[in-house]
Amino acid sequence: MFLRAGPAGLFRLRHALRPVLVAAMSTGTFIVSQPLNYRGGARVDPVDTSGTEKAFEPATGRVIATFTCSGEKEVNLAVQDAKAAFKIWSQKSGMERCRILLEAARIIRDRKDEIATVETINNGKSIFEARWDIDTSWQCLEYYAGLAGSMAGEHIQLPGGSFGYTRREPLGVCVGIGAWNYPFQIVCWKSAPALACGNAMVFKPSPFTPVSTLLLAEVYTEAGVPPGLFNVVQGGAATGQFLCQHRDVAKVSFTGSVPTGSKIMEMSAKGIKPVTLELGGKSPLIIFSDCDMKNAVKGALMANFLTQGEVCCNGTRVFVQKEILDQFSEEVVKQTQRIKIGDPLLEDTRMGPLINRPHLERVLGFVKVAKEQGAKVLCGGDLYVPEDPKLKDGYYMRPCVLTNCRDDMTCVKEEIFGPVMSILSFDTEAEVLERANDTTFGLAAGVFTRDIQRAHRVVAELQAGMCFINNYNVSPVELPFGGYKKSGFGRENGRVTIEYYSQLKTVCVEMGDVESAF
Ligand SMILES: NC(=O)c1ccc[n+]([C@@H]2O[C@H](COP(=O)([O-])OP(=O)(O)OC[C@H]3O[C@@H](n4cnc5c(N)ncnc54)[C@H](O)[C@@H]3O)[C@@H](O)[C@H]2O)c1
Ligand SMILES: O=CCc1c[nH]c2ccc(O)cc12
Repeated sequence: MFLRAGPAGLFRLRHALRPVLVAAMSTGTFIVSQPLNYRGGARVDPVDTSGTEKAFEPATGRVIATFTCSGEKEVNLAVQDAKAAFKIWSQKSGMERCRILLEAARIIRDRKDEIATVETINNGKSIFEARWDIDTSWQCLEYYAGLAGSMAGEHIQLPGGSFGYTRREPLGVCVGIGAWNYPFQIVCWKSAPALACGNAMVFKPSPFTPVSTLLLAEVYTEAGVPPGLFNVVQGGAATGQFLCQHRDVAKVSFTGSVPTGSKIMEMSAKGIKPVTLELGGKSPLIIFSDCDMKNAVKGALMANFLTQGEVCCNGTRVFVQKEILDQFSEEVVKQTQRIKIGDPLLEDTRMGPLINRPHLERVLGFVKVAKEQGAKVLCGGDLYVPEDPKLKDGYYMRPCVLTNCRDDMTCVKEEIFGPVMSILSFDTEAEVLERANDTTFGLAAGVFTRDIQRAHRVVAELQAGMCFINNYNVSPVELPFGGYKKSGFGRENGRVTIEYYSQLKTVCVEMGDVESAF
């Protein structure tokens, strides 16, 4: 990648230079000047356009890249290249694919600091968290590399020596469309199982975070995937539509909002394409009075304030049993006020800026409406301007804790996707279950209690695809992740995802004569 770091000018990022360069990449210096599409194993400029976009550094409000959104011709070329590479890749054995994916995982591990730095600059999350994200990413590649070698069908004995067998085959060219909150992880969560199963992929990142996906494309090439197997097209809705409607695309995996997910499903329905939808949420976190208070408070912060609260599975409706409401709220506020906000590349920062100005204003608007509807702000919920002058145009706010919340308030019903926790009180288990499930979303849920029977009884009743007991927002790649209800369907991570990127062929073998009805 070409990037400009400070007054020293233009650098070409090479292995030997990387540690030096990572140190030189401070907030306010990074510029991307290489093409952001990737096709045929190299960065390319698109051959046509559906508009242009700017990508920002949320910490400073600076433009870090101006890029062309791909038009229909460019999308066609990317799919064509993927189709050609699929022919080669799908013929490889599982173990051959495994070795290449393991090599890609190793490269990501080696380049962790550099990738995390780029992620922080383009997304705004703290470098501390971005390093966790990159660890999850290489672990995802390792996990699916391991599964690639063990994919197999079944042999089924039939009468008279005849038999059948099944083959687990790839789908072909898969499309991945990503959101901006976990740019590098999302592309790994989609591409690793897709490639492990023998598919090719064309990926479109969010136009807000176009940069880090290119690093993964380069890693795959360096690791030895055939040119064209993993391609990147940049753009917004128009580019996404060209991809979803393409006749040679076999599957679409989408991460984003419910309204866009619904459009993706419609387009996929027209082409009878299988689709995975990872959509939004408004998840409940239930704190019973018998919980370990210290862990419950830590859990509530983990459930609300990672990545500036821009996390789909956040437990933003925090139901607290009446007896401990005051103690819990007081402790949560104390811990929330200690969160260090500021330059996301500094080691001790724990909350960076939100993704962009309109989103920041939208989140602050939710806090305003919450107050108008009777919620009480216990802390935060206002703009934050860091002292460092280079950060004055960044998109910072103080993390917010709201109390006196009711189930009918906007802040309790709608996904805010920002650092805003709503505290609600409850009396009984039956009551809280009914209220927790009273939502059209169903992505995640959590419960804190020392009563083991209650913990399992409660999660069995919760209508959510990802449930946590005595923790929140941990995401090991071994565990399937995905939603109930309007939060989507299909799963990412875990063994089951192999089924979403492959199809089963049944072969029936006759060993005797044909018994004809005619
Ligand atoms: N469940 C999950 O795993 C998960 C993870 C991260 C984010 N999310 C959700 O994503 C949302 C935030 O992300 P966002 O603002 O990027 O969502 P979004 O729906 O606006 O955009 C997501 C992606 O879809 C593309 N897109 C937009 N319109 C399209 C169209 N008509 N056809 C094809 N592609 C189109 C966008 O360019 C982007 O790449 C939140 O609701 C959040 O909960 C869900
Ligand atoms: O915002 C997304 C949160 C998330 C956490 N773990 C996973 C795993 C797979 C996903 O698609 C999303 C997530």
